[in-house]
Amino acid sequence: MYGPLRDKNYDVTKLFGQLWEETLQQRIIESTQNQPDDDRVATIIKCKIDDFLRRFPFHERLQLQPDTKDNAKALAARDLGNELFALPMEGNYLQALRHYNESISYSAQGSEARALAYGNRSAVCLKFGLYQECLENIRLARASNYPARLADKLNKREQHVKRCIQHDPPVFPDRVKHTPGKYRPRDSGHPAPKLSYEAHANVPQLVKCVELRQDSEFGRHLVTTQHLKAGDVLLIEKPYANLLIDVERHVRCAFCQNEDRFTLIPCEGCTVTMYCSEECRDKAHKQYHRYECGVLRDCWRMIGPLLGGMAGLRTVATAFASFDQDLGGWNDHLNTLNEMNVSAFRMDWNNATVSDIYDAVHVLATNQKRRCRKDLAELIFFASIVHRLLLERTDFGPLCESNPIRSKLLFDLLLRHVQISLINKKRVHHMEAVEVKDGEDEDTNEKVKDELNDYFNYDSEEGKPTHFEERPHAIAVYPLSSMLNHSCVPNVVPINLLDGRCAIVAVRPIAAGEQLFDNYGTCTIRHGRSIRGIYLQDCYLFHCSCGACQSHVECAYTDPEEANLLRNLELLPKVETKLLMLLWHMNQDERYYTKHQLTAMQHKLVHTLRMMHSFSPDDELFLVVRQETLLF
Ligand SMILES: C[S@@+](CC[C@H](N)C(=O)[O-])C[C@H]1O[C@@H](n2cnc3c(N)ncnc32)[C@H](O)[C@@H]1O
Repeated sequence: MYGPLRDKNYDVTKLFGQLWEETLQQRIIESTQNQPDDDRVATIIKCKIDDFLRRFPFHERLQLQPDTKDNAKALAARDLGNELFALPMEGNYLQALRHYNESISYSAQGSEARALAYGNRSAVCLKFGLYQECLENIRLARASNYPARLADKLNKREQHVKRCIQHDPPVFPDRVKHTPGKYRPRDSGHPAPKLSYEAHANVPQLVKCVELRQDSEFGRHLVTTQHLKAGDVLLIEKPYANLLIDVERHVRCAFCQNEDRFTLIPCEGCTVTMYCSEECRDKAHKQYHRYECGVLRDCWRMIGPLLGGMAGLRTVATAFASFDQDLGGWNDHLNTLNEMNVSAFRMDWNNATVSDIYDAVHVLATNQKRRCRKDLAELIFFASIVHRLLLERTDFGPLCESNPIRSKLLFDLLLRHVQISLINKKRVHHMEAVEVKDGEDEDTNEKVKDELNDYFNYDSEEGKPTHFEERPHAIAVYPLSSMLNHSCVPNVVPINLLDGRCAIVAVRPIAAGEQLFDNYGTCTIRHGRSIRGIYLQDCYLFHCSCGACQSHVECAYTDPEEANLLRNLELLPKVETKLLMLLWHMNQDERYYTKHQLTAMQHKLVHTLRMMHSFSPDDELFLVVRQETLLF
């Protein structure tokens, strides 16, 4: 129940696939076949889909319905939580907690259902020795109309917790300063990375030696004008739009994305969004959520493989809020915008207005002209449905009612940003302790997997190996790093910082004049050449000509000298020392990095950087919690 909101029975791309075969293909191909103008093609497809949707019962077929609070569903979720809570098996309290959070999300404001779920959550907190969190849940339960018939139980729990606080040493001493229910900036325990070289005068997020270039093979891309070393920090920027993924909705704050599962509070409008604090809830509401709240659940439900496009909805909502809801003014602005002249690299970020920053996102690549008729029609079908839902359920409705220009603008922006988000989005990662089970991750070559596990073991205090892996929790769109092209053997990597920014770091030495390459999720370690080619063509619409794709040699992964060094690194207790050793080794003058090969060193470097900057010691709590250090 609390897993992905995505529902394969109501996947919009599946429905589109059926309709394409039954009727849409013929209508669309016929009416666009002699049309050379790509913009006209999109307009014709849109007209055909509008005609079709006027009669087609898409609400019923996709089971679309307004997202409303429902105390019956809240109680059902709570019952499931209670069943798990009662089972004396490891891990069940955390599972129960997710159901209680689901219950809180479904419950109406001030309802007994909500009060009961908070009460149950206080019991989970007690199991883990989280006394302050327990008291916060008791407070929330009382504030939400906790029934008098059960008040005694809650009072006793409160007295018990207060006694524990007075007499027992805190179970998590580092959390004593943390006030549950309040936003707290997270600290990685390491100094935040800084740019390694002088910054651009007008773009203080970027080093001066990285320049934007453009050519017919690569489109816009980034090149360094000076030699770079592994570990150099080249760019640190904030995302324009940053969307928590559905499976994290009961674990993290939807605004600051902090892990705060024991004290999340719900959005009062929808059933899929929770926050760490009222502060984050208010900010999210003001900055975008009020324009997406009514449609978010349905969008997640039907999104299927278009998931990357969800950040497009967030971009439109964010931009609309920043233009003070003035669709007319926004339209005038875009009509006078010369897209060829806009560039995040040329503008003055020191004095940038919200409109300037939006413009830098507006001109990111859509690849619309490269899409085949079917793919374009699929995106127009999806954007048309979201457009209709926004008009039916949000403030966009009254604004666009009887104003076709505004309504068209909203649709055009949705289509544009869904496409931008599909090809420019980056996953936002955190590091998490995981159990590596046999048979997991089957697309990773077995030998490589064993090697990865060997290198990436971090010894926990008890001497048991703990594997930390990167896990995605959000998708984000960035104005500057969106200019990075892909290589299956990348030379830079994004490192997500706990404050929401992303740092772009060199992961091997890069010669002056070379292009900087990121990786779009398919590298030589995970996939063979043909799979990579299909994925990049399907999702990003280009043919990759990197060293690995041009070479027919199957990539060897490590050389024995590196393997030895990596094993020795594991003996070093401090992550900073590991980093220094790695960089010293990788930046030795004579070291040669082939263009078709990733090395274990590079992986280790990425992992080390992410352990330093994408991992919060606060999350150590969950290591302990997962190992079920239960007090009662
Ligand atoms: C995030 S954008 C990168 C910036 C883009 N080149 C531009 O002009 O805006 C992703 C798109 O760039 C193009 N691209 C990325 N890597 C490429 C590569 N190695 N070779 C050719 N085109 C590439 C593809 O069209 C891809 O969908």
